Parts: sequence; C-alpha cells; structure tokens
Amino acid sequence: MIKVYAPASIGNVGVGFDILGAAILPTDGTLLGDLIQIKQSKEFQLTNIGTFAHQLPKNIKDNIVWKCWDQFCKIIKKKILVTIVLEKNMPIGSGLGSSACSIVSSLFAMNELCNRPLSTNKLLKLMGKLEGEISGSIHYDNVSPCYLGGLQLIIEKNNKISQKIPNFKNWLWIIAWPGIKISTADARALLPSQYTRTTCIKHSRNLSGFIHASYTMQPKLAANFITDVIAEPYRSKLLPNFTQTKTTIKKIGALACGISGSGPSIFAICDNDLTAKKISKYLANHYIQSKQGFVQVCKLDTVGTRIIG
Ligand SMILES: Nc1ncnc2c1ncn2[C@@H]1O[C@H](COP(=O)(O)OP(=O)(O)O)[C@@H](O)[C@H]1O
Ligand SMILES: N[C@@H](CCOP(=O)(O)O)C(=O)O
Repeated sequence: MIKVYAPASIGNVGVGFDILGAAILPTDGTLLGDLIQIKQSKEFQLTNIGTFAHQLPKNIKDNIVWKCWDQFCKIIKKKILVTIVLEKNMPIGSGLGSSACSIVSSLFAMNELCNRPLSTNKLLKLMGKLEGEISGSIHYDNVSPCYLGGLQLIIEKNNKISQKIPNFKNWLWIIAWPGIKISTADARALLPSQYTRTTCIKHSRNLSGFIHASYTMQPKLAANFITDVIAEPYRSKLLPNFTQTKTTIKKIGALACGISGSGPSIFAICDNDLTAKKISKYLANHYIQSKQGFVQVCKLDTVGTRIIG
C-alpha cells in the first residue's frame, strides 16, 4: 500500500493569472491537502473519507479520482485494478486547488504503484488535461505547484511545462477560506475574452517585475508587484467584503493580498510572526462566513506531492 499527500495551492498568486502557482504548507504542520492510499486489488474500489468527503459527487465515475485512474490505465494500455481511499481534506470550490489535490495525488500514486511508466512531464501534462476537464480550460497553476512544490512559473516552452522560481524564505502566506463555495468554471466564465492595451502593459510590467524582483532577491519590490489586473476586478464581487478586507489587511501590515485561485479564499503575505498573527485574527473575525471556514498561516511547500507511508 502507498500513501500519498498532495498540498493545497494558491493559483495565480495575484500577479500571474494561470501562469504562477504556489504550494503551501501550514507552519503548525497541519496537512492541508488531500491524501490517497492505494494498493492493487481484484476490482476497482474508491472510498471517500475526510472532512469534505460529503462534498464529493455520489456517482463514483464523477469523482475526478476515478477519471484519473481511467485515463492513466488507458495511457499505459493496462487495466490496473486498485483499491483507493481518498481522504478529502480540501473543500471543493475553495480556491485552494481542491481538484488539483485529488488529481495530482491519484495520478502520482498510480504512477508510483506502476513503477513510474510516465515521466514527470507526461504526468504533469495529464494532470493539466484533467484539471481542464473540470474547470473548462487547461491551466497548470494549481497542479504544477501541487505536484512539484514551491513557486512554479508555467512556461510551456522547450518541452517544459513549468519551472520553479526563487522564493523568499521569510515570507508567511496566510490563507483564509470563508466557508463558502465558488466554482472555478463559473469564476473563469466571468472574465472578459479581451483586455485593453493599457491593461496588457500593466499586467506584463507587474508579472515581469515580480519575476525580476524574485531573482534579484528584492522582497519588498516583489510584493509591490503582486497586483491582479486580470481576474480580481471581475471576481472580487463574488467574495464577501473583499475590498474592505484587503484594505484592512494591508493597513495591518501585509506586504501583499489577493484572491487565492478563483476564490473565495484569499491570501496575504507578510514577513514576521506578529503581523501574521494580527492578520489571522482579523480574518478569523471578519472574513470567515461559516463554522467550516478556516485561516492558516503557511510557508511555501517546497517539496510538493510526496509518499508519506
Ligand atoms: N476528488 C475531487 N476533488 C475535488 N473536486 C472534485 C473531485 N471529484 C469531482 N470533483 C468535482 O470537480 C469540481 C471542482 O470544482 P472547482 O471549482 O474546480 O474546485 P476547486 O477550485 O476547489 O479545485 C466540482 O464540481 C467537484 O464536484
Ligand atoms: N488560474 C485559475 C486558478 C484556479 O484555482 P482554484 O484553486 O480556484 O481551482 C483561475 O483563476 O481560474
């Protein structure tokens, strides 16, 4: 039996719509991600457990884990019968890469069980394909950091899908899931198909400036480039009191703040524990909308998906 853990992720990271993603790990050691246990068996079985198992589709063939198993077997041209236990710890429609956690953990686990017939690149390509089937269009900014860890820049060039970029080890990434659901597909449908030249220039300056500041180790400059002119202007209305929350968090001392993925989770970045505590307290008291919601102080998960048992 193989046990695999796949971490939560922040898609877009504010400044890189669809092409920047960060894997995160709570500083208190909480495993904020999905777990998959897999072993070969006489027939295919999938059991869902965990806090958010009740949110999963009732029909087994609608569970993305079944789709991953089915497509993996088709690619390797062998029907490998397995028993899978999915520990669904990530809320669906959270903006924390919930579908990516299930996609990456199940494909990673199948590939390990079958002695890695697929290369890293082929596996990541398949992950992106399955993510696209769920959200309506392929994007790698959740599956790539979830799989490979760290801060991933989606390049899709020279037969490479993504590459890790430098990060600031003293950055703390505070995430808050308010306890409500926003479908990625719906949030993507909200975005315009075209942007003005001014917006394109602003976006390219922000993204290239962030990458430049990351490589030249200028944290304050990097944080100042974390501005979303692509998705936030259209999606912020879906998030409860987003504008007020963002303004207050910045006043408390956040270096940057934005929508995590397609929302409703938000993320804030700071560089010290005291500010992280103040931001967390504010979010817990003002952004959480139901008892299911949560706030976590995280660091970047530099490892990504791994075998834990
Ligand atoms: N194992 C799974 N984990 C997450 N979502 C799943 C899974 N299996 C099927 N789904 C479906 O995929 C969709 C995921 O929605 P999405 O908005 O992309 O979530 P997230 O943004 O959290 O990844 C939902 O309709 C959900 O029912
Ligand atoms: N780039 C995507 C990211 C979606 O992240 P999720 O965690 O909400 O699935 C987008 O913004 O649509």
